[in-house]
Amino acid sequence: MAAVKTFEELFAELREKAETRPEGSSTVAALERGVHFIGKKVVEEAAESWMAAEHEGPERAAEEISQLLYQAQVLMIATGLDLEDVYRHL
Ligand SMILES: N=c1c2ncn([C@@H]3O[C@H](COP(=O)(O)OP(=O)(O)OP(=O)(O)O)[C@@H](O)[C@H]3O)c2ncn1[C@@H]1O[C@H](COP(=O)(O)O)[C@@H](O)[C@H]1O
Repeated sequence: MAAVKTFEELFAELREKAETRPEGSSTVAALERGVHFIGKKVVEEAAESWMAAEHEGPERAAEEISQLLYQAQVLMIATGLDLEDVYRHL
């Protein structure tokens, strides 16, 4: 099975992008647009996850949920939150 990226690994990668600001990073572009833009992406991916789960099957749902998790992480970084700040509420 191909190597998979975990939630924690993705967060570490995104935080590094936020610090180093490499050219061509879609994460950096989203951070530059700000919380309002990122918040809308979270809502969009949440809706697409719901629709995929209800109408398009598990494979498509997995794809959309992965994007929802990504956008949630970008929102956390834009808000200055660490994983522990969120985990504390689980
Ligand atoms: N997992 C993701 C990821 N998921 C979604 N996205 C971005 O989120 C945006 C989604 O916006 P859109 O809604 O326009 O996407 P879409 O094409 O309409 O897709 P659908 O939702 O309609 O299926 C796109 O710009 C995607 O590139 C992601 N961008 C980056 N990552 C990972 O984040 C890491 C850093 O990426 P960069 O910052 O681009 O270097 C890498 O590991 C990437 O694989």
